[in-house]
Amino acid sequence: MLPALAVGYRGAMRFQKRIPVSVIGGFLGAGKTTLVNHLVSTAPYRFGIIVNEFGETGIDGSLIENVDTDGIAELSNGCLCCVGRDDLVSAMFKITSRKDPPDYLLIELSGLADPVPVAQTVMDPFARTKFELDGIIGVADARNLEQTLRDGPEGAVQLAYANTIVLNKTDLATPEQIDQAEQLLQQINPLAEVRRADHSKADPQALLGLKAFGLEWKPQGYQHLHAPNLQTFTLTAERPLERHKVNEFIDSHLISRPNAVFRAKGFLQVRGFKQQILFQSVREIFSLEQANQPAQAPSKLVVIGRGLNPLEYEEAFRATQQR
Ligand SMILES: Nc1nc2c(ncn2[C@@H]2O[C@H](COP(=O)(O)OP(=O)(O)OP(=O)(O)O)[C@@H](O)[C@H]2O)c(=O)[nH]1
Repeated sequence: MLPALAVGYRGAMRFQKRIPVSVIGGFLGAGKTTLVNHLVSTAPYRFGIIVNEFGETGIDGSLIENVDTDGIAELSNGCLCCVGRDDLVSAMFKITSRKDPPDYLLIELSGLADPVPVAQTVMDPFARTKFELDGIIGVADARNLEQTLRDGPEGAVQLAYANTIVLNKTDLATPEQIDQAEQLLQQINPLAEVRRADHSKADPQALLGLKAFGLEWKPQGYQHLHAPNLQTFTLTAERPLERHKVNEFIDSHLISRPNAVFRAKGFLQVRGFKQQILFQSVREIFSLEQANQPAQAPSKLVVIGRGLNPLEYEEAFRATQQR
């Protein structure tokens, strides 16, 4: 039988180098998109990026810099670990069939997805004709890791099979939190190499091109777990938002509820600003910055959390609009 990496071509047979694929997982807001941007700007590859989001509104695709839109595929509305494995394989083939194809693929998972089924999809016999799983990279938030693990077992599964873990946001964590996070990672995944970082600035050579998984990799003791009871909804508003009311909304409905609102992100059209405002929050930490796109309606804000009343949020968000 022909080896999997040999392909026939006009009667002749040629050998094709398989495209390495790294799967990037980690809990909501840990710094996965930040890592993708860091790798794109520092590693010597032409990247194709597949972004998976839990919410129905894709935001992450527009946050990826320096890769043209043909090199990015967005698979929104569900976690790749549970749905859309065919979608993933088609996106992988499509993105690498373009005229100027990438030589490395990064798959950024939703902040709730389990990386293992995705890694197994990359290793299935069909995908293997063109791709090879290079590694699973976990991103962990040094400040919030303990709380994330306390909230449910899914956070641990996201890191348990990684070959390298970027222990991120060390700038927001105390030295004790960082040490404690390292100890927790050691318990969850003693085999992973842990790299401390802020803004996901880990050495690309420690993350990519490692060939960390053999062809016959089978995760031991693995059980697919998915974050239960988490909700996501998108808030929209057609008219420009009033700045002071948005500030009040952020305070009352997002950052003051860190154990209910895990993550929020979106583009806002705020009165007085010509550009869209990118809002991001991870529990009680948030940022507001002017994005490159001109302000346009509607404002969209994706909220992910637990035990929330979407109607209350819709009403409160609409009330931030200019009268
Ligand atoms: N202070 C600080 N902020 C960070 C760091 N890394 C990322 N951030 C910020 O944290 C927020 C979330 O970062 P992302 O890279 O979008 O996180 P993510 O894991 O892709 O998020 P999801 O896809 O929603 O799960 C953004 O506002 C980032 O700018 C860090 O090391 N320090």
